[in-house]
Amino acid sequence: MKNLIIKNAAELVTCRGNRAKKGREMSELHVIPDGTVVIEDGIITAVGNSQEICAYLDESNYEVIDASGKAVLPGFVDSHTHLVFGGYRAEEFSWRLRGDSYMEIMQRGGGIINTVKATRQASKAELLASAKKRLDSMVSFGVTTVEGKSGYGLDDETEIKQLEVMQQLNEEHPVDVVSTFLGAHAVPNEYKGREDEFIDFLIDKVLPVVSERKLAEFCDVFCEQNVFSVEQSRRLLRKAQEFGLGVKLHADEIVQLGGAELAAELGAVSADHLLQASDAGIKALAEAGVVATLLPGTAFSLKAPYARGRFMIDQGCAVALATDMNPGSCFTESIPLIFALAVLYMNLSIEEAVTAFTINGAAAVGRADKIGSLDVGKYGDVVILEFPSYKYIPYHIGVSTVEKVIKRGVLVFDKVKLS
Ligand SMILES: O=C(O)CC1=NCN=C1
Ligand SMILES: [Zn+2]
Repeated sequence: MKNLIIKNAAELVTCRGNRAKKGREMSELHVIPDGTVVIEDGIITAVGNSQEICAYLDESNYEVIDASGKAVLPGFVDSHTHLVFGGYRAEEFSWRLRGDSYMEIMQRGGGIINTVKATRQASKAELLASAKKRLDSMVSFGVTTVEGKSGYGLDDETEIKQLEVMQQLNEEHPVDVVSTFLGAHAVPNEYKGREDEFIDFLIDKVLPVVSERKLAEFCDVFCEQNVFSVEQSRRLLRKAQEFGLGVKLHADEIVQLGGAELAAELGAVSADHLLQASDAGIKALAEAGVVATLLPGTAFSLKAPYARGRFMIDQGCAVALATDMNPGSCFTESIPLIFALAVLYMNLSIEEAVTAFTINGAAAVGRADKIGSLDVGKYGDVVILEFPSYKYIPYHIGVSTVEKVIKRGVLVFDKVKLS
């Protein structure tokens, strides 16, 4: 089904635009009442009022979905996930419930290193199968593009294995996966106390292969106290830029290290987490046009303070939202949960949260020209809700309001058919 008409939408939420929206622009969704979107060969060819569009179209050449009484939006972009991993850390979750902190668990050899052990042991087939199941779940929440990170290998073989699995997902699963190299996710046991040498290893041995084989579009780093310093992060990311990769940072998640300032200095595509970001860092992100990708699910799961989303938008930042889906600090792919947390605890408006999960999420993966809005020329990535307004997404707390998902003009999820 490549030629498709989705017509009579109660609200056609276009999120019109081909770049990140910042500050006040984030509230502008450009909603068309009684709207229709036309998709041909997977690309949007018309968007507008139903009467005007359907007057000239011969519907017999198309599949037709009547979206009467339903809201229609661009497919959601989950721009920060740790999609490919082996093993789980449910035990650690119960340790955190009794009071152990995320960093305490990490420092005693658990955390990311725990997942590294399981991922190094897992076969590519096992990693592929588990990641496909997670992508299927993400689609049911309306996600049509996912950013996935490596970072559970911390050696050349397994980092490459994770990135190869994401390449294979792109070939075998309808969701588009944008790959990020996160070799600097933690210091592996074999380099304990020798962090600078580990950064050297990544620069000399892994980055060249990732770049040569085009295994990733971005390079990311866990810029955090007791993980990688601002200077170590700068050294790695500058080298990644020389290799032609875009850069992202896990910045100011646990302590205010200055990751936001570094992201602005480097012209990163996004700075992520920002729970502890300083006023100066936030202002620097706004001025540099770096997308502030907020992950309230992680704050919720770690019982940590939420990032200052309202302040960031008022300072002129472009804010994106994402799940941070990973086996340790935030094991969820629930878009509605993140939506609800953003509007209830970070004081975003519902309109700003929609922008943050569409066009700004697209900008955070460098694809605001292809996805993230219902504009002519963009991919036909569309979400149809069961309800007449986008306002139901956070209102129906934690429950998916998604009825149908279309990826490049193809129906890839249908709650009605499943019932
Ligand atoms: O704990 C994990 O596996 C993911 C994570 N990286 C940095 N913060 C959370
Ligand atoms: Zn993360």
